[in-house]
Amino acid sequence: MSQSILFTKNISQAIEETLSLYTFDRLFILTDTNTHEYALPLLLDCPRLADAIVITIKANDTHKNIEALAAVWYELSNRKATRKSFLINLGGGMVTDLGGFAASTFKRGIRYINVPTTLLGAVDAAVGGKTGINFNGLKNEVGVFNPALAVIISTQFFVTLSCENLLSGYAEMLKHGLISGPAIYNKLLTLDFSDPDLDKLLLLVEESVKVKEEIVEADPFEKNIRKSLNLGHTVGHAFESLSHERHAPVAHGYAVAWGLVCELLLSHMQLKFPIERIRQLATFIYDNYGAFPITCEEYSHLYELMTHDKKNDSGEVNFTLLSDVGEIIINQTATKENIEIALDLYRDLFHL
Ligand SMILES: NC(=O)c1ccc[n+]([C@@H]2O[C@H](COP(=O)([O-])OP(=O)(O)OC[C@H]3O[C@@H](n4cnc5c(N)ncnc54)[C@H](O)[C@@H]3O)[C@@H](O)[C@H]2O)c1
Ligand SMILES: O=C(O)C(=O)C[C@@H](O)[C@H](O)[C@H](O)COP(=O)(O)O
Ligand SMILES: [Zn+2]
Repeated sequence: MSQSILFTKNISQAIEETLSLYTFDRLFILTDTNTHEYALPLLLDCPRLADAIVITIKANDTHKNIEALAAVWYELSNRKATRKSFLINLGGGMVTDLGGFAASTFKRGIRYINVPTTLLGAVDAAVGGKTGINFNGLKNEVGVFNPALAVIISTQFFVTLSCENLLSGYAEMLKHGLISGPAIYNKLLTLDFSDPDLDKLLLLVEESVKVKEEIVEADPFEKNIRKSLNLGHTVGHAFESLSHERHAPVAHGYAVAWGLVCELLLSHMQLKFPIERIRQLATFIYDNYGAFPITCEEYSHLYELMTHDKKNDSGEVNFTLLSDVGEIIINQTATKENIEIALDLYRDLFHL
């Protein structure tokens, strides 16, 4: 999978240089309502964007859906996009997932690049070629693997990000730390979110992207080791879908943070992952992210949601688990009973 990843302190220059590598007849920029307001102005001095056609969709994951996707297809079609046209996805993971899927399917595929504007987008969503939309109440139920030609990462965009969005991205960085090993993971636990050191954060971002890049390079289509990038997501996506059903959606990274704790509890039960490490992470997550409230009456529904996880086969729920920090064991099934015990333990740890 060839995908160039560029870190820059000058986003306009990086976009100019990247676009100079390609020829296209029409250039489109996809934003959501927030990135239109906060991120697009940072690109206004790019001469190559002067004639770009901006398409704007509603913000947030509730709009990562078939209606917003169709709206993008209509715009591309009505504005006469051809196979020689080019799309820039300017936004967080919602925009890069949906825009990547729109580009991959419009006229069977046009070229696109990602310019992530959230921490989560930079360290995870914009990188690695998973695109798609939510469908039928399930996360990323429809999509394709098709990487952006290039990903341009600039922390200039993070200035307008809320603390909630920084924390959401940080959860995916914690996941990268957990799968890579103590050297990165221990550093991540030392960042103080009441007064974050932004230089330190940038170094951690670069390390985090590298963790993802190397895994995707080794297994772009998630046949083996890429399943490690899904740590925390079997439970996390079930929490996220439940939050949408409740009409109180939680940010993806928050759901992943709580999912990580649940899946490490399963890891403890099935693979002896050290309990002290779980207490340490649960404290960090409780202090910074709070708790996702669940009751035991919701366990069966959460389990049903997990039966749709894309790692599953043969009717069993498939997890990526760890035997220790950095010790990944993929293709671990768990019984409904064990999953429910892990959820009980999660509620204990989070005072629910
Ligand atoms: N493809 C992948 O590999 C992958 C990986 C992780 C997550 N995801 C997906 O990514 C999505 C989550 O991404 P996200 O956390 O970036 O959410 P998001 O794109 O919804 O952005 C979060 C919020 O921040 C706003 N925003 C974006 N950039 C901003 C900026 N610079 N300043 C101010 N506000 C800004 C957005 O409009 C939105 O309201 C989920 O759909 C998740 O499933 C995909
Ligand atoms: O890149 C991957 O592989 C991941 O699993 C990264 C996840 O953080 C991301 O949320 C991804 O979209 C989840 O994919 P899914 O296949 O479980 O829908
Ligand atoms: Zn994720």
